[in-house]
Amino acid sequence: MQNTKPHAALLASPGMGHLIPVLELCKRLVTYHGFHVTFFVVATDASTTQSLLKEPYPNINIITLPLVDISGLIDPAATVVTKLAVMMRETLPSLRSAILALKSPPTALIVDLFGTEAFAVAEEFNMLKYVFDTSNAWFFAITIYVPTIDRNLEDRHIIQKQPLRIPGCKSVRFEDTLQAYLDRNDQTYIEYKRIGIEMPMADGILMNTWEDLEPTTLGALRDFQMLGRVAQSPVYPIGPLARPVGPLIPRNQVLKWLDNQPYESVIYVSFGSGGTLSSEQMAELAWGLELSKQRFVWVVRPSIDNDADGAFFNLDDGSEGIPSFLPEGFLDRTREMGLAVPMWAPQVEILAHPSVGGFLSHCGWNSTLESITNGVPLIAWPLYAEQKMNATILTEELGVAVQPKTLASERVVVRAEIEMMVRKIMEDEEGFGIRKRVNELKHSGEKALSSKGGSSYNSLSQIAKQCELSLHFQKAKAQGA
Ligand SMILES: O=c1ccn([C@@H]2O[C@H](COP(=O)(O)OP(=O)(O)O[C@H]3O[C@H](CO)[C@@H](O)[C@H](O)[C@H]3O)[C@@H](O)[C@H]2O)c(=O)[nH]1
Repeated sequence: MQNTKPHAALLASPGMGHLIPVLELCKRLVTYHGFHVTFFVVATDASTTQSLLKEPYPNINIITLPLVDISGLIDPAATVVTKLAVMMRETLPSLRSAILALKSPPTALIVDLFGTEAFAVAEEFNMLKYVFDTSNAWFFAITIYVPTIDRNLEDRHIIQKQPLRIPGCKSVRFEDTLQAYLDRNDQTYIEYKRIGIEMPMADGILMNTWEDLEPTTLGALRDFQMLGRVAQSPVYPIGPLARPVGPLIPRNQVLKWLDNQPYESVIYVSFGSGGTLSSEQMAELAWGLELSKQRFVWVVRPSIDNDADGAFFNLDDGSEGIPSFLPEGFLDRTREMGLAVPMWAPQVEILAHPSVGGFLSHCGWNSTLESITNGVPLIAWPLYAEQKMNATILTEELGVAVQPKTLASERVVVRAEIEMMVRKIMEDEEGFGIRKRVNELKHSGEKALSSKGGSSYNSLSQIAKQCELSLHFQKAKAQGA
């Protein structure tokens, strides 16, 4: 059969924060740009990943690469970044074999930031190679810039704690900087700087942002007098790619509860796929929610300093399941006001529910986009990775979030401040302004994705054009040979 459609192979690193946006990109390539798509995922035993991949995705060929044992290659205390980097490196031989085994050779390989070493595989098979930054442009800017600066400049930022000036972009305060830079003796630092060097080697850099969200940073990345000399490759903002509401039949009990709550009256509290708090912080958060007298849905995880088995409570268990770090009687007193959900909740469906009016979030970029695309204002509670930078974008640039005076990662945020922030976004005059801005952004994101000339739609169309040209070129070469 003559292959007329371009064929893209996408590779996602483990973790819902990467898997979800790469899967959304697969869907858009198939639905709007006529691609044939193969989606490579690295096997994990995480139930969230398994249930995500169990859903039917028409015209996406999902191939699971075998789980690699990296236990002999890393320190048991290695960071998530190091683990992911090593895991993706060790996966390369099976990726190569899997590509070789495909009936039609892919035209392009698209990887997330942990997959840049797979560019060598793409080159071997004459494929175009792209990197998809599943976060924003400012995060990409610091990631590619730091490996190019000299030791003195780096010292000023990391040791003397001065802001890092990035040509043409907003400076990054030391307090907000990427965790990966903080310990030069850690493998994370080395892996992260390598990634920053490899990303610009792509034929194009896709980002989960859009022109109107980050015009200054995107401008700097295209300007050869500014950061363009480091980025080198064209940048393609293709977002906001956020998971849409799924069918969820039968309707989940959280959603049923939300059905009975007033419009925009509930604050949703969640810290992404892996975030947890200390037990002291967890107790303050519980008090803050209770004192605010606002309705809530809280996804509760074990605290980081309390790893006792069963440190979760289940609504069905009543008081039996109350973990020690929650204030005594909290569940009873808030029974009418809130739901505490153990471990995992259907986040997109919750954020899209009309009863939800606020989101206390760790500011992972997917959570951020899911909030914006549903018009929900945020309380920014960054924990790790690039989340402090995301929180700064949300509060200082976009004005769609409030955050504690001192970062939650620096000290315990006390109940009075939590109460005040929750009230602010849920019922106060300032909160109405924030809600208005987040709704404006929601519309701006919809416009960017529109197939009637939206900027993100056009960006992805350009990638499609490049792939089509490459396909024609390869065919012509094969026929001439
Ligand atoms: O109970 C839950 C918790 C999470 N999610 C989903 O899981 C994803 C989580 O992604 P994200 O909000 O980005 O958080 P992380 O999993 O922490 O994401 C990692 O990857 C992101 C994208 O690169 C980075 O921005 C983060 O800092 C990094 O920690 C989102 O789609 C959520 O909707 C649920 O559905 N239910």
